[in-house]
Amino acid sequence: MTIHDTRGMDTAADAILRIEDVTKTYGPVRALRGVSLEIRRGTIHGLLGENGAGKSTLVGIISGQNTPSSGRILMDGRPLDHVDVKAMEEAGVFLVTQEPMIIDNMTAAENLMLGIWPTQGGFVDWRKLRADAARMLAGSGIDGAALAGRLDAVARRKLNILRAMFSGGRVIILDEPTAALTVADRRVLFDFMRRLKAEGVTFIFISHYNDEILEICDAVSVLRDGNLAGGSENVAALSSEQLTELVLGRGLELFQRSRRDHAGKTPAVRLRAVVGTNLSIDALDIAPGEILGFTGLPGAGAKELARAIFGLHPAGGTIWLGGREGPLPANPRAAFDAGIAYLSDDRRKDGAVGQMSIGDNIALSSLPSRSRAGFIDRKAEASVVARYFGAMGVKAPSPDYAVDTLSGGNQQKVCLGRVLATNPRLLIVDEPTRGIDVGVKQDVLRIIDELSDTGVSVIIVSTDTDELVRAADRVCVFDHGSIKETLTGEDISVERLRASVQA
Ligand SMILES: Nc1ncnc2c1ncn2[C@@H]1O[C@H](COP(=O)(O)OP(=O)(O)OP(=O)(O)O)[C@@H](O)[C@H]1O
Repeated sequence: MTIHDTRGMDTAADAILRIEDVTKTYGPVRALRGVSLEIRRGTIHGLLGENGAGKSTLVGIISGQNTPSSGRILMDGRPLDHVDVKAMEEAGVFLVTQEPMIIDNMTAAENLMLGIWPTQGGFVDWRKLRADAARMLAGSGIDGAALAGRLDAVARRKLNILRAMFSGGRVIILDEPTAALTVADRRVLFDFMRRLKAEGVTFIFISHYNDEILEICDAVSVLRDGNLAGGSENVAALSSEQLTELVLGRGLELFQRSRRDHAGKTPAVRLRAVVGTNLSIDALDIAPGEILGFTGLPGAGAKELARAIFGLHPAGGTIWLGGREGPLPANPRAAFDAGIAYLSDDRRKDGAVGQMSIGDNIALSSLPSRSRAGFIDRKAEASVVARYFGAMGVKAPSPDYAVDTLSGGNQQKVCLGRVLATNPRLLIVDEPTRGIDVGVKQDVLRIIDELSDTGVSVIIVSTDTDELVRAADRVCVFDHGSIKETLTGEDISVERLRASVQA
């Protein structure tokens, strides 16, 4: 494989979109450095790179949300003299973000027509519009009359793609569109993309998962430190290892925990009679130093139990932890005081505080434990910050930088560092490596592994089966609020887990 593999590429003429020598600087940060690439018409083009490599910045520019510091964009061979969201949408380029912009109390068909409603006075052929909307929804499996609030995650994502197309989209940008989708939903979304591709739609697809890239992309471009580091027009010829090497510029040793058998040990955590909304668990023990995986379909109980233990999901029942037995924590404060730390999968809601520095964010949650005697131990704080800033490989010039200047994946690393810095007895992490690149994912799994060696019990809530196989000693598969199967040892495999979750 060559770094710029152009096999299968016809001529520059079939490029629907061309980016020429695009640079973007934020003060001293050079997010993009003279990037040039072409997207061929009717292909699915993967955009890859480590956290902070410049992917979001680039798609921000392509979709008109960010202005480039220099460089130009060409659509159908013609340079665009003005690049903002309106101009790019008129040219047919739409960014579909992770949060679906859908109005719940309107029907699917009405949502489809949202951007097209006249804001003032203009004439619109509503009948034709409605008929077009119905036709477009016909092959999608979405009922146009259904309230959008009733649609599941994959239908909402499809609806957003359709809406972009309905508004004239020819190049649709999807930024990590499979986040929070089940394996089955992912398949449905990919089939849908293939169908639209056959109709001539072009996709730009951002993902950190090699299996997704290899399955769905025709071509890839790789960014590294704001430079175009390489790419291929023939993804089918690549292996997962080659893809990783292209992204990281080096080979990668994938982490694998040497699983421990904790049977017969005195538990560090005992849960009894946990009953709440969609939740009913008779008994669950966790050993000191054990890494326990929770998985299942959405709503099956994995996330609910984790949140109940941290006082975020109302439930009755008892917990025995640190030699004390009591009711499940009523709120996160009580959970924290009992020595429980929790990383939410909803970074936007429970995540980092954007305007504060990286260092202050890391120190935030552990502040109470370092200020108990009435003063804040600044030296301890500085060492905690330095440790986790370094260990997590946060990509920023220093911990003094504001969190909202970081890329999404780097914000996630800060959140994780903050939780780890609290020195918990029981650590609960929900989708700890979502949005994190393949290299850092190994580091995160390694850090959790090392933490467990100090006796901390860990619960990993995850839909990423690969992550569970690499990190967990035991995996509980949830169904209808209960644990339907518990896997240990060699039984923890991607195939077994997928089969058990879907069964
Ligand atoms: N508003 C901003 N101010 C300062 N720096 C910024 C700003 N936005 C982005 N950056 C920097 O630009 C670089 C590229 O970030 P970008 O979000 O494009 O990365 P990414 O490849 O999308 O990463 P991820 O996989 O983590 O989402 C990073 O170093 C980031 O810190």
